[in-house]
Amino acid sequence: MSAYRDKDPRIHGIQSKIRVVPNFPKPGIMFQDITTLLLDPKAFKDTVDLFVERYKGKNISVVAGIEARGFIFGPPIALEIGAKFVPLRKPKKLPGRVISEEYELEYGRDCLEMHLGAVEPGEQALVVDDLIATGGTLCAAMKLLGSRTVERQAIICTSGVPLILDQRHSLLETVHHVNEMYIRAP
Ligand SMILES: O=P(O)(O)OC[C@H]1O[C@H](OP(=O)(O)OP(=O)(O)O)[C@H](O)[C@@H]1O
Ligand SMILES: Nc1ncnc2[nH]cnc12
Repeated sequence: MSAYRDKDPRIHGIQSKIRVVPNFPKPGIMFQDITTLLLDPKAFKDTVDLFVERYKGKNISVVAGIEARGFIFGPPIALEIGAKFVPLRKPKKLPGRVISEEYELEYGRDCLEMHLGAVEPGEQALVVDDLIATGGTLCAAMKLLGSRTVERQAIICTSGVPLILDQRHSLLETVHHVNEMYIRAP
């Protein structure tokens, strides 16, 4: 857990821009909406900068972004730290040969796919997404990367309901060597 989550003065500004929408898309879901953060260039840049500062110079060669919101935060981080960007996409979107991983969501089931050959054995990867709810999506991403024998993995969540280490997804087991950092909506 990041120590500077509470200390960095930029965190409060970022948090204040995440809109919480009750009962979307289903009753009982507190939807953490990062589109309001994107409307504020300073808060958006601060978000990217926080993660760039944390991960620059750490020998990370792959930033893997989870569709769809990892495609917003992942590319600027990848460019700044000098890594390639690898999209982890929803099914049947990637044209080449893929590996797939199914997972459960807070409101349904889904699947992530990655192009074969996008990462090489021994590369160090950073997984980028906006939020962890049950952890199912993140675990699927980690499994996709893990199966290509990526050496080190990390998580970024730019917003997040509290991290739930849910045994269903064996999150602890899957990502025991993860650095995670997340910023909660107010
Ligand atoms: O921890 P989990 O329970 O797996 O949920 C987290 C995931 O849910 C959201 O994406 P969503 O699946 O809603 O897809 P979208 O960004 O394409 O709308 C969010 O951006 C994460 O990827
Ligand atoms: N509470 C939530 N807010 C935004 N995206 C989500 N995806 C799954 N749960 C979510």
